[in-house]
Amino acid sequence: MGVEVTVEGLTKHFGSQAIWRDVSLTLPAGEISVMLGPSGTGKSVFLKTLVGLLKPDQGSIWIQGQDLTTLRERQLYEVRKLFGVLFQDGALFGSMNLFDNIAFPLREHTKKPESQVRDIVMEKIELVGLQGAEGKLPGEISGGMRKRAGLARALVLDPEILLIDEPDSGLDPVRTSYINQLFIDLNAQIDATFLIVTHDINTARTVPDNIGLLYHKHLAMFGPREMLLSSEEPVVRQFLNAQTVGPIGMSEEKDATELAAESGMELPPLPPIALQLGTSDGRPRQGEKEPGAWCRENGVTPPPGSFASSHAGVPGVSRATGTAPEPVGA
Ligand SMILES: Nc1ncnc2c1ncn2[C@@H]1O[C@H](COP(=O)(O)OP(=O)(O)OP(=O)(O)O)[C@@H](O)[C@H]1O
Repeated sequence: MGVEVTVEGLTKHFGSQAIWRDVSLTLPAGEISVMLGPSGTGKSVFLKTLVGLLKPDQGSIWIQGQDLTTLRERQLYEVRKLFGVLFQDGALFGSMNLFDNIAFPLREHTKKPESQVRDIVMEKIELVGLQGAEGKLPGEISGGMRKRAGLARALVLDPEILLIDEPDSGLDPVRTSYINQLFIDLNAQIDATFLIVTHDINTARTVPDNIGLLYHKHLAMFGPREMLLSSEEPVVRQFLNAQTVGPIGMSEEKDATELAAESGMELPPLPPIALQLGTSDGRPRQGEKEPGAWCRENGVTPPPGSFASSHAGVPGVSRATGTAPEPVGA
């Protein structure tokens, strides 16, 4: 379950402003991928392009043998049914209660009888932990609950691909951890392909199977979580470790003088790679890999202390794994 999405040579401009050029990547079926990047690098534009809301200037988006960028509106409408999208603010209708908000796509896009709509809506409400809140208006609940309601709505048509734009925006760290856990549990349950756009480094370090980084109008890197977390590539290293030393400046790329001033500066060592967040009931996920597997298969020595159980308390450490694997590279 879940479908693969392959992007080839995707380029997008708004007028003369280039957003990104030549983006190529594959979102593996059923896996969770995260897209990172400084503000304004076009992460939201990327999500909207994937779902066909924006047209790229060049390139292809392959899903189930069809290139989305060449489809007519009618065919695109059909392919769009594969997607569920959770927009940044939940995009709920303020005058509708949560039940009606969540039921909206079912009533719009299907001819299901109300009894069936009710069953599906209540099932999704339970899935996101909002039982009892279905009669409330969006303005009467917290930001975290609104995100959950938006997620339930994104799920009612049983998507194969779930696109999630900054789920942590406006949430405190504890609520962010809860919603991250929900994504992991949900991924295990529905096996859809997830793409999450986030600024939250802890989310990026502990939730996904794959990480991508958009920077300076291109895709700097995309690959398995362990590949990016062990990478010495300056942009990737700077971004994933939230450092000021590196090529990324306050508003754009640093210039030659700024970079020269940093030459010889010693960077702190790469932090250990934490265990990936596990499901809360211990059930395995389709995209789950053994901790350290990518590093071993690729002859990469992970930072000392990686995948160690002594990182209990580090957000994202699996609660379900029970016994942690032997630390690698310690
Ligand atoms: N419909 C549009 N028309 C013209 N320009 C747009 C449009 N949508 C986005 N842009 C521009 O594209 C650029 C990228 O915007 P986008 O919202 O995708 O960035 P982002 O990486 O998601 O940023 P943030 O992390 O701050 O949310 C911005 O300069 C934005 O102004």
